[in-house]
Amino acid sequence: MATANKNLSDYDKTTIPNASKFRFGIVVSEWNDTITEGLYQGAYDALIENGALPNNIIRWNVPGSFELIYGSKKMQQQMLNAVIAIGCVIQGETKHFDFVCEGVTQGIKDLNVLHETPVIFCVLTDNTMQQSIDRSGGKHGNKGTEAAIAAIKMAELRKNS
Ligand SMILES: Nc1c(NC[C@H](O)[C@H](O)[C@H](O)CO)[nH]c(=O)[nH]c1=O
Ligand SMILES: CC(=O)[C@@H](O)COP(=O)(O)O
Repeated sequence: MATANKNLSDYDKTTIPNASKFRFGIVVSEWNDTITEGLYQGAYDALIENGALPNNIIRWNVPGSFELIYGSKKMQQQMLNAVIAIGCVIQGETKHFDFVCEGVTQGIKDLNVLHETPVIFCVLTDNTMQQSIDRSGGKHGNKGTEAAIAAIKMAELRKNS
């Protein structure tokens, strides 16, 4: 259980570039919104903590994680330095979980191949709601924090490449 051995919110602030010069987009799925709101808050707080300006963070909502693909694609037109795609997919009774998870994973991967603005994968794919609670500000930290740090690092890499 990799996450169990590493708190998702832990990072060395001295190693993070200053984010004041970057513009960020955050696309948030409305499915399991009690979880995705926690992920969003973790991401937003981490961006601000590392120098991002509130006016340089734009948020769009989409119905579900599968729509993160389209929302993140449209964000490519917003002159951003990085995009964070936030969702929470929880196993139900059927195989739908498998198809949503695979679809959003491949779709976001494709956006990173086809476009210039990096899209960070902040999608929980959990067996239970408790696992999602634990990873959105609970005992394992907040994957939104982890995603924000990744977004800052990738924005810096893109600037320097
Ligand atoms: N079951 C979950 C979904 N399902 C909805 C899909 O993401 C999509 O919105 C629908 O198939 C219409 O295209 N979405 C989640 O984000 N989380 C779930 O647990
Ligand atoms: C991930 C899903 O779409 C899933 O939560 C839907 O639940 P079910 O498989 O019981 O229809």
